Amino acid sequence: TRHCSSFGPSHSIQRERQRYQKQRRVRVRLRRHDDAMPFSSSSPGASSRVYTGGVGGGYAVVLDGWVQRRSDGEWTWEEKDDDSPPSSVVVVANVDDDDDASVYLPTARATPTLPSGTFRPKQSLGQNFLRDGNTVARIVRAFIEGGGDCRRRRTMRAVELGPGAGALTDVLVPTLLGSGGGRVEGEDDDVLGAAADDFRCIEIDARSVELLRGKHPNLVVIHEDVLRVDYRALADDGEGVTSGDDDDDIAEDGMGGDMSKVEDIGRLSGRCRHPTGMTTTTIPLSIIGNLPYYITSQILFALADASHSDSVKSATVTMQYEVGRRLVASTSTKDYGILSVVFQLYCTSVKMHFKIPPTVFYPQPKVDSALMGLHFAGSELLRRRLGGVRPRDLRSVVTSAFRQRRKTVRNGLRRLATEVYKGDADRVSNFLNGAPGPLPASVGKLRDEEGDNVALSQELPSDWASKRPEELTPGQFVEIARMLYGPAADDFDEEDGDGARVELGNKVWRKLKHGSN
Ligand SMILES: C[S@@+](CC[C@H](N)C(=O)[O-])C[C@H]1O[C@@H](n2cnc3c(N)ncnc32)[C@H](O)[C@@H]1O
Repeated sequence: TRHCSSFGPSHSIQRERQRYQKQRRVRVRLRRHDDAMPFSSSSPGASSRVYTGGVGGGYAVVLDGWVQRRSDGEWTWEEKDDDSPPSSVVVVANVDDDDDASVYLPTARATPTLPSGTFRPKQSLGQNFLRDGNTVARIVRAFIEGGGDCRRRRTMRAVELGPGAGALTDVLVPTLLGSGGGRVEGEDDDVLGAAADDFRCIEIDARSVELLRGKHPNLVVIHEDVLRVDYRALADDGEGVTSGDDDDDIAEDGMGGDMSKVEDIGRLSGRCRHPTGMTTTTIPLSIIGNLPYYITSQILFALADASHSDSVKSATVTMQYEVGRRLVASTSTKDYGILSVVFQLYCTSVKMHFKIPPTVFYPQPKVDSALMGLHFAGSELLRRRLGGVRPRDLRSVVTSAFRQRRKTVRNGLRRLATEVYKGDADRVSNFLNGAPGPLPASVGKLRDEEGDNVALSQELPSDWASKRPEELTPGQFVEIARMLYGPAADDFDEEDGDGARVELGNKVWRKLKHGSN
């Protein structure tokens, strides 16, 4: 037991005690799990003791925190190195100054509240709710470990896509926003740290929105189609709603009619504003979600586009197992396709955390699922990998090649080349039979000096056009696009060859339709 030293000298115990006393306090019975996996990605070997316990069907979350002794009512700061679990704990999951991420480890085993008593799941909205607390805990843990970067929560902005009845949200709220569920106006942004707008949810189903706003009054729940969300605006602390030029992308069900949508967007602008009116800066988003599977790839492509403006840095999301396999597929496998090329090029890491069986959902889907972790490369590295090639040109090459994946690349690209060269047969033939040029300076540097995994396999073999598309690496597709289109003439900086000024575009990959990937 240690007394408040982690808060530094400027905070008196008294002041902190009052603050916690003002908050909603939850007493829980705790069970110690010696077998539980400590969270320690940044500090390997760090040990942590994990306790779990249920709170009225919800979750007991993190166990370091202020504990009121029964004997004299005195408050003490309990830390994980205390061998015996306290018999009751005030759950305070939100201790900002502690550098040990294990503080934020959610270990819930309780069953999430299902909407069965409240509303019927809609198949048309891909509503398969998580019903297993253990899976919820594993997902949130992977998010915090991999994408959340919770130790720097003041510079973290988490967004949950499709929160539904709140299986993940109910754990994320106390973990990210604190036991009070968010910021209290007028409080300093110091010890309790995270402001309420550090965690937002986007949900299309009005019934879920109402449920979640009721459960978590300080959480920003955006009633919107996830395919209309402007991630850049969210990262900039704006409203996060597109101007409506994407109407063909809007899911048809769930908005409850035009008027309610307009109303909700109106309300949203108020809700999204920072509670204190403070000016905020751009903070790349950490995305979490048990995705609606009918639009998984559109969501993923929209995230890739958002990484052009550095608006999204990571995504920890569930999806059909088959789609997850395509994201991580190696060349020359049947799963390798557009998704593999795009995300292996756009990310520094794409990982399948674990497979998820249908039984942990209600209702049960017909397919297996997987939790995937994506870390986006960001615009600077992406530009260097592209070395002057525009993403929209790459998209044309990749989609044309994979549209006819049994054909050779030469045959798959003939029509596109004819279009690009406006029917000039000589140029088409030169391209399709041409020898690849040298790698641009930016890619060569990435390969030789930095060992970048994309650049390492970017060089095209001389017989590239006789290959099948699944035999070519993401970097090799970039090189084919360069051969076909050349580097973007207007904005490619020949001098340093790093393509630093190439316009990456706003809506490039999200234009791909279902089934084309
Ligand atoms: C698979 S459920 C996940 C629910 C909840 N997170 C859970 O794990 O139990 C997908 C959620 O996404 C929501 N959803 C479906 N389509 C959406 C869209 N276009 N925009 C926003 N949310 C959507 C559904 O209403 C549903 O709540």
